[in-house]
Formats: sequence, structure tokens, C-alpha cells
Amino acid sequence: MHNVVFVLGPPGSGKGTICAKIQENLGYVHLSAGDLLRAERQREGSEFGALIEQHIRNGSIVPVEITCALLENAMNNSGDAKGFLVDGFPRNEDNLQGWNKQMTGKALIQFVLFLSCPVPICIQRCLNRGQGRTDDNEESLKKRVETYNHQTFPIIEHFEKNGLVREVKSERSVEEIYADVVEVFNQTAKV
Ligand SMILES: Nc1ncnc2c1ncn2[C@@H]1O[C@H](COP(=O)(O)OP(=O)(O)O)[C@@H](O)[C@H]1O
Ligand SMILES: Nc1ccn([C@@H]2O[C@H](COP(=O)(O)OP(=O)(O)O)[C@@H](O)[C@H]2O)c(=O)n1
Ligand SMILES: [Mg+2]
Repeated sequence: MHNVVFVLGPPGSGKGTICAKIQENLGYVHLSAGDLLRAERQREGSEFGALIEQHIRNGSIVPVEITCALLENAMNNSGDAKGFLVDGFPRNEDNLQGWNKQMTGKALIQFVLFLSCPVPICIQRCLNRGQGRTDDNEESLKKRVETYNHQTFPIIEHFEKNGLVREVKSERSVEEIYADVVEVFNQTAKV
């Protein structure tokens, strides 16, 4: 059984940054759904490259069959991790349903780490990210924020009803955020 912490929040809220620190210090393995999709997009012989790029530019969500298979493979190939930080997933109802269908009995959701941050700050961070991403431009960001508001936030609310959400405000320094994140892990993760 894989232990899983879902990490959600608007684009640019700092999910990748905080997950890297958790991985380094707490021994969880960081799996970014977006990074896995970008790697699959680049993989020679992938039949999904064009489809993935289209979704990424549009800020829309890739069908769960693709994303969940990438996540499950990555978990199975990571050996004996104490847990996985699944960053940027589930982002919509299709993601959630697909995960439940494919991973029930194989993964245990410990909690959902919700990095909350005002959208204008998030947009500015993405525009300054400097990773050359095809979706860090004003036009794609507008669509990504719309997707977040209409599709991802309702998923966070769903987990909130189940008592699984741990919110950490991320309009602060990485050090301040991380200190609160460690508290959350100490309180709720089975170590
Ligand atoms: N607490 C923070 N304060 C200021 N900038 C941050 C903070 N956390 C992350 N960043 C920067 O904001 C950008 C987006 O962060 P990232 O971790 O990629 O977010 P996400 O994965 O949620 O999109 C990056 O350039 C990162 O260096
Ligand atoms: N579960 C997911 C995660 C990302 N994606 C796609 O990948 C893009 C980038 O996701 P990301 O997690 O790397 O973006 P950030 O929130 O880190 O900025 C999203 O806008 C979607 O197009 C997806 O389709 N399904
Ligand atoms: Mg990210």
C-alpha cells in the first residue's frame, strides 16, 4: 500500500518548491503530475505528446488514464518510499474518479496539503518562474486560473468535507511555509 499526500493549490502557489523541501528533509518522494506529463510529452515514441502539449497550453486537464498511469508507474518504480507527495493531482472530477477506480486498495490518502495563495501573486510568480514553460504566459495563465477556480477548487472542497485538508498559507517566505508544513506532517502523517 502506498501512502499518499496530495498537494494542491493554484498554479504558482509553491507546490513544487515546498515538495522539494519535504522530499529532502522528510523522506517522502515527490511526484509532480505536471512534471510527469512534461516528461511523457518529450518521450520519443510517446503517442500522447501532442495531446499533452495541447492541454498544457490550454490550461485544461489531460485525461486521467494517462496521468494516473504515469503516477502509478512512478510509485511502483520508487522502491520502498515511506510516502509519496502527489503534486498537482487530482485537479478535476475526472482525475478524482480515475484515481479512485485505479488506486483504491493500492494507495492510502493520508491528507491533502492545500497551499493557499492569492491568485495575482501566483500569476506573478509563474510569469517570473523562468523555466521556459509553454504555459507560463498571460494567455495560458488566464485559462489555468479558470481551470483551478472551476475544476480544482471543488475537489479541494470535496476533501475538506472528508476532513482531509490541511491548509497552509503560501503568500509568505518558503521558510515560514515550510515550518507550518512540518507541523502538519508531525500531526497527521504516520511516520
Ligand atoms: N514562498 C514563495 N515566495 C516567493 N516565491 C516563491 C515561493 N514559493 C515558490 N516561489 C517561486 O514561485 C514560482 C512558482 O513556484 P512553484 O514551486 O513552481 O509553484 P507551483 O508548483 O505551485 O506552480 C517559482 O519561480 C518559485 O521559485
Ligand atoms: N493532474 C494534472 C496535472 C497537470 N496537468 C497539466 O499540466 C499543466 C501544468 O501543471 P503543473 O502542476 O506543472 O503546474 P503548476 O501548478 O505547478 O504551475 C496543467 O495546467 C495541466 O494542463 C494535467 O493535465 N493534469
Ligand atoms: Mg509545479
